[in-house]
Amino acid sequence: MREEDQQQPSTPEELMQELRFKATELLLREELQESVKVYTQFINICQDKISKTHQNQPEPDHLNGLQKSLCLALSNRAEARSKLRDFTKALKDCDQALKIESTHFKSLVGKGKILLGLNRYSKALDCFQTAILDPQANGNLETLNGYVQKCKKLEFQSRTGAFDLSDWILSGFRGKSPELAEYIGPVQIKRSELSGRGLFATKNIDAGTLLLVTKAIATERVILSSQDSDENAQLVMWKNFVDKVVESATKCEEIHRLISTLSTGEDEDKLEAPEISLFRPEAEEKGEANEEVDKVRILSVLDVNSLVEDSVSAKVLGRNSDYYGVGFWVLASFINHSCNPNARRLHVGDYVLVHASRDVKAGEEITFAYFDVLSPLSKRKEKSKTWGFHCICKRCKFEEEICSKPEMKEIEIGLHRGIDVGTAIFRLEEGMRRWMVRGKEKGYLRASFWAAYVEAYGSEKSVKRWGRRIPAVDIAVDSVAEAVGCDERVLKVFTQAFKGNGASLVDMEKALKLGRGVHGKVVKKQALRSLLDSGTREHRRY
Ligand SMILES: C[S@@+](CC[C@H](N)C(=O)[O-])C[C@H]1O[C@@H](n2cnc3c(N)ncnc32)[C@H](O)[C@@H]1O
Repeated sequence: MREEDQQQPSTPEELMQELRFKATELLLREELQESVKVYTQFINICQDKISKTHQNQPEPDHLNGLQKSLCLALSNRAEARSKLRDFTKALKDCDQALKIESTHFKSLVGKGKILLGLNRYSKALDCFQTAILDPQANGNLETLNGYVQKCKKLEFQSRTGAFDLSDWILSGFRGKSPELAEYIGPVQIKRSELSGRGLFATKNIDAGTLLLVTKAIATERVILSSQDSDENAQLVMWKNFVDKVVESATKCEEIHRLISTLSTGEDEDKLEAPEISLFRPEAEEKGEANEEVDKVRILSVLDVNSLVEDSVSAKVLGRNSDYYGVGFWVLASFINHSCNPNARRLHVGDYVLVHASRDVKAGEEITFAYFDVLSPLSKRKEKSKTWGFHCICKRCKFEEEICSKPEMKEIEIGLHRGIDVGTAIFRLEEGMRRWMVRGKEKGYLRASFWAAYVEAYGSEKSVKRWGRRIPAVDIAVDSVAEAVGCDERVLKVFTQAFKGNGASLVDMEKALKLGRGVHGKVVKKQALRSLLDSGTREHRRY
């Protein structure tokens, strides 16, 4: 049939009927953008008619019918917008629909799902609990109860930080990664001596304590295959990643506002330290933010703040080992780097969990490693340069002075040329005695040459040859873990050694403490024991 042959609607009622029919069909066919457009036409006409009906003599039945149609259209447009991930507008539609009919079933369930996706658990719970009272809930009781339980669980996690990933980890990450709540632990944002703002502990905490759990604004992952395609694949990945972040900021005022608090790397010391409450999932929205999204600024923000998932200071749980991933987590972006970090991060799906990797005092800055800190100063300097900053942490300041000594240079060059690792360690330990290096500073230097310690402790020949002239494993491990936090490689040296010698209760407790520093308290004691056991079985050599 030609277009001109199609019958045009003759009355406004017919036009509305046709628009409603078309919009619903488009929604069912998942042609979402078009569906939103047609619903918008319908909604505008409907609102216009309602206001005219109000002005003229209102006929209650007619007005009621219009209100009902408007309510349903708003609810359906919310569904389309929510599928398009345009959550701010979808929420507004639900609210408008609920203003017309405060217990409208579809709008309540739709709003609940959107709020749940935005991690606003108690508000989502209110919606599902009201919806469950509606007669329409009868056919969907199981699903609705499922939502209610989920909201309750996530609200509890988000309030208490009581996360338990033991079963999932022990099952070898079988199935989908667990759903997590966002959580903010005992931390606040303040000015940092390192640069700009940083995250700080508000009380004394012990190794493994969870500090925050936050969901990514966007993540992007690729499977890398051959060398040639890697660069290309990474470029495509980066472009997709940037597009996702820009889209999120464009669609969600709240995300846009949060991103605007982050550093672009310029004039960091002039930036304000925002209240941590701004980042709580249940934070009140602060009205309209009509500023245009500045893509160039977002690019700079991502340059400074996005995190690579496979960095050594991170542990990605349950992933395919071939992929390479990048992500952007707003609250974690306030965490500065330090070469003597006290925190680590775990990646679970789109969430990042940050926990203390050693005991931390109230007021201490929370830092994690942006790059490998079990490496010498020269290597770390190269790495921080590629990150675009000069690291001014305590450890770097200390090592800058001590590493200028000729003896230190000789040790580094010697190791590079392949001298015996035991000799290098012996010289380093002797040097530390002569230079009166004490406490944490010993740990800093041992961490710088950790690869040599690992090799020495891993070779029976070396252990026999050097005996007491190099420190015992537990002394080296303790000092490194205390200085730069625990790390899988440090833990492995310890568990291998104590397994070999038969574990005492003290060794076992120490291994568990180190394990909590590596994996965080999200893995419970029994599960941690199994992890430590399987770790020692898997790796006979370091
Ligand atoms: C992810 S942001 C960290 C938060 C940032 N300080 C702020 O105020 O928003 C990363 C930026 O912080 C600065 N930074 C982080 N760790 C540093 C360190 N150890 N020494 C010097 N600058 C550091 C660098 O400018 C880096 O580009």
